[in-house]
Amino acid sequence: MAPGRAGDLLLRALENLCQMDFKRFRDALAHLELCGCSPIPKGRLEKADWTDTKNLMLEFYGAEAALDVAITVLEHIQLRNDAALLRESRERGRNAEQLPAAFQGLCVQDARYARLVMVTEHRDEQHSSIAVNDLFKPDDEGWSPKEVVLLGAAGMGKTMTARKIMLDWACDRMFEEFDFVFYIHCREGNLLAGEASMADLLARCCPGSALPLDAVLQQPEKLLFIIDGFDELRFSVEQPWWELCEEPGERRPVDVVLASLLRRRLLCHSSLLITTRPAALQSLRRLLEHERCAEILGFSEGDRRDYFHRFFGSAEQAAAAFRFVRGHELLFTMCLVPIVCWIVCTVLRQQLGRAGGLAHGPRTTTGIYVLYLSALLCSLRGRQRQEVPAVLRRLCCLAAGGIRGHRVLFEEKEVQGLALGRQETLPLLLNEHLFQKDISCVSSYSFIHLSFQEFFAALFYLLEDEGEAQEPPVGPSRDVKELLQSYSSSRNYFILTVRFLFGLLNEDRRRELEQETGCKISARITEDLLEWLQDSQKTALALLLEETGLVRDLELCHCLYELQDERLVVTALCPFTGLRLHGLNLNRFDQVVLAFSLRRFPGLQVLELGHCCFLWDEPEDNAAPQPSQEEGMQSPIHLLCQAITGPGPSAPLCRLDRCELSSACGAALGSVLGTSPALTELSLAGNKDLGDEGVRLLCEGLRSGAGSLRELR
Ligand SMILES: Nc1ncnc2c1ncn2[C@@H]1O[C@H](COP(=O)(O)OP(=O)(O)OP(=O)(O)O)[C@@H](O)[C@H]1O
Repeated sequence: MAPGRAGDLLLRALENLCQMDFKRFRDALAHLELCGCSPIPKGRLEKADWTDTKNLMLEFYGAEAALDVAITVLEHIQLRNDAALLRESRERGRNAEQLPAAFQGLCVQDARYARLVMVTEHRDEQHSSIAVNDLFKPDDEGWSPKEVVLLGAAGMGKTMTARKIMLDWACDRMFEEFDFVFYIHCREGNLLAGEASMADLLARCCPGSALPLDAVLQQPEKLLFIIDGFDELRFSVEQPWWELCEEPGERRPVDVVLASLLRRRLLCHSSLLITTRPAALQSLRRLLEHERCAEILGFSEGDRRDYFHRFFGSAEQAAAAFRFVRGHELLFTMCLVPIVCWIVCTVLRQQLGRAGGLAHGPRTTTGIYVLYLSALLCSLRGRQRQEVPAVLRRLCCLAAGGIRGHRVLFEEKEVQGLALGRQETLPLLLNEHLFQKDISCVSSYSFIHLSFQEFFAALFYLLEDEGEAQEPPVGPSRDVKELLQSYSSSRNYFILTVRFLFGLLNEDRRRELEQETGCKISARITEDLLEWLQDSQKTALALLLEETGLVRDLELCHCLYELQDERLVVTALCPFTGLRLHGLNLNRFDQVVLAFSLRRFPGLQVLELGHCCFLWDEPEDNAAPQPSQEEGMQSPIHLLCQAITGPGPSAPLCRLDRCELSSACGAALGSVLGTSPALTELSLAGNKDLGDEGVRLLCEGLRSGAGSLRELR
């Protein structure tokens, strides 16, 4: 069995053990000679968590023997049920390796799949973590959802998870309650022009196999549709109710058929799992009546370590790469986003063995993508190298044209028209897909990940024509105002494009890119971007409430963080007097980004973070090098506390109502309140978890300092 899959099974078995049994398990590993293998040295197991133990077992025994040893140990310590479960899942895993060809591709990804942190909201408005296989399970009150929304920012792992579900279902590892699961990628629906029936679409979901259509349609409650990338749909699904269809055999335009499924007119007893980026959540919610929403929040620290091991295979290389990233706190934080982890590992694999490794750890998402592009270009020589400016320009043109037209799949003729075929210099940025259109198969292309299209689209607006020998390709207008306007009036499609625009304004990023690509890159769009950013908060609601001085969108802070230019950030924030966010799950990177803006907010009077959850990992015991003071981690709201009391401006009024703050947060707040000269009013209503201990620590901090707090609620 492949090491990744064996590791997966091992990890799952270990995670099922309670603390006491896990200790007994490690103890047995350190003392017994099992299946003819020597014990693992006690010192290495002493502080090992689940992931470390799994990795040690793989390192010492290899994949197959590690599973043998685990089963023997479980039996030895009288956990026969766990041993049997592991034996069974190993058997199923072996069967999976003999799955039909359609699933084999998924198996490759499966070996690399690392666990993701996922949370859902309860009726009491508290968040709790949820596992993928519990997504359709009943809640405490017995309610089982028929519609589940899987929410996640760009590159957070929605598609990966959707595919993992498909595979696990096919291997009988989850969702046994469904007899058939269909995967529909919204981007493909965009290419399916013309008419089709639901039955046609189902058949297309299972190419190469004869689908027993009658059996499928007989029990719709046994069907699950995974609709991936709702935010990528180009057409509206808000057609009038009477235009929707009810019968699976009815031939209608494809958008009507998909809309009918989503709006529960067609196969209304089936279950839906819909993935989307947050920007399209509101419009999705308008379609659904009673959905469960789960949000993917990325990799925890342990998951990141596990990802590195899966990616590199070799424990030694994984450890070296992980050490490097762990030593750059911001880079490590950004790695909570899986696509960032993938880029970083891909680049590091190329660099390993070369003297020096990475020169520096990038601090922004734009920096990560520039790093990837640089690494790619680094391997080009001779003519290929000379062609880079022209090819890059064409690639950017393709990307930007797609973003303007809400397209992520490009037809062959379009790509070839830009002379960006397979033999071109940057093939590693485009994927080719075979795609069934009517009765024939056509080729289509997409960027290796949507976020790369967004990156190159942003670059399109900064590239200068100067110095190009060939005619620039005909493409969309270079006027960034048009892009920003359509972005604001759409459902904030392709949100990363705008974030990258800000990131590319940064002088260092531009210089790096100029050096690497030989293209001239200019910041002539700076004024337009800043003006747009300030206007972006004047939403209809803000105008109605006459609160246009408030920043209400975390995305604005993300844009400013990418910019990393002190003067421009302060200028951009100048007209604002406060920041109000509501109902967000703030991961560690969001918190870094938020703190960055708060520290540079000249007129900050009000800071309101109602019903926001501050996600936080307990630091690992063996976390190598000490985090620097600026980025150290001591409590979930540590970064926020630093920002509101640091050398920058502070908010006189701070409201953190219903933020699920713990007693550790009480202590952290207490310590800063005692010293904060500007904070005069603090509201902590509805933070039940603060508890008596939290309140005591808060008051203790307050008494000990010389802050100017007048009111505490
Ligand atoms: N659980 C995971 N384990 C390992 N790698 C992952 C995982 N999730 C995501 N990745 C990596 O991150 C990349 C991006 O993930 P994915 O395409 O699933 O993101 P997404 O949330 O669908 O993004 P977008 O909204 O931009 O389409 C994957 O191609 C893969 O390399």
